[in-house]
Amino acid sequence: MAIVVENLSKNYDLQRAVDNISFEIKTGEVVGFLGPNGAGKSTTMKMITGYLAPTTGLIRLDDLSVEEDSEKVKRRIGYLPENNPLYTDMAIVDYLRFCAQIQGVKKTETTSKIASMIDRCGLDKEKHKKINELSKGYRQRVGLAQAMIHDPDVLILDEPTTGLDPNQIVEIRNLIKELGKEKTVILSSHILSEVEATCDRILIINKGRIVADGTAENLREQAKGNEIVSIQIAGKDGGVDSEMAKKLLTDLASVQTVKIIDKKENGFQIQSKPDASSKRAIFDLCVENNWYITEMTGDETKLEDVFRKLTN
Ligand SMILES: Nc1ncnc2c1ncn2[C@@H]1O[C@H](COP(=O)(O)OP(=O)(O)OP(=O)(O)O)[C@@H](O)[C@H]1O
Repeated sequence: MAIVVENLSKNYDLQRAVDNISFEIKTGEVVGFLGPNGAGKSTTMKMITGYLAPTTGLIRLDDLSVEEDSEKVKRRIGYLPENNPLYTDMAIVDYLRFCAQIQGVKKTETTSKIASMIDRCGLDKEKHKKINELSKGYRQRVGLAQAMIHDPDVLILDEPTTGLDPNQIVEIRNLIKELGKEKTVILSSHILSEVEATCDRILIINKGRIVADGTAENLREQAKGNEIVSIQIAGKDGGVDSEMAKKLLTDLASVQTVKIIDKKENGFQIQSKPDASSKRAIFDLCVENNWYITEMTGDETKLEDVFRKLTN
């Protein structure tokens, strides 16, 4: 099921939490909303689920309008809200039965649906426990199970791994990836590695606006600046005059700037001109001057840098 969002905004009194955003998500895509605290991720998700009315804008799931066909839309969406609210005094099976009832699952199918969710979400070992006897990771699995009990086409997961330990995070991620094979999934997070590991595509949201949209690779590529190379050199018969080396490096045709980063060890950071690479010219220069390159590293654009640049 595809999702289309057009010119969506949400105001809370005077504050604009979501500011005229538009995007499309194709059937079967796993998309991550990434953004700092207060960016508008949860508000956008609540509007897609129909839980919150937009101030302006339209949301469609295939040919259904979230506003006009809200009952039909709710049957097709599974939602794991932030903080995963659960009835903690209930046993897992009873809670899932209750959720199935609310979601209109046929009585004759409820028992098999619960069994399938318990299996799918790895709850078998714990299924006789009350929710308040479960660890956080298992509670999160119950949250996912309730979101899927009516077999929705779309899953909306608001910060699904918050508060989990690293092992639980990997388990929930794998589960989401499995689910993503057959459903359209939107998940939110403010953790980069999280969306990178789970999602086909990332929407970076900041101050209620979409500031970037693409695969992790696309985003890195878009943010890529000029080539930056760090080197360390040593002279054949002793030291190197670092000021002279800096001048010779700066004179190379492809080089824009050279910084001495370690005078004692002859460390330099060399930035090339746009679209140019200086690695070969640096190598040739060192050979000409009888210098050994003892270290050469390229500085890769990290997704963290992209995120910081776009949301700072
Ligand atoms: N019910 C509300 N009433 C008033 N303001 C709200 C309400 N809910 C959210 N906001 C405000 O709207 C903005 C966006 O909040 P939202 O919860 O959508 O952000 P978020 O990206 O999900 O943040 P987080 O990662 O911290 O959960 C914030 O400034 C928040 O304070």
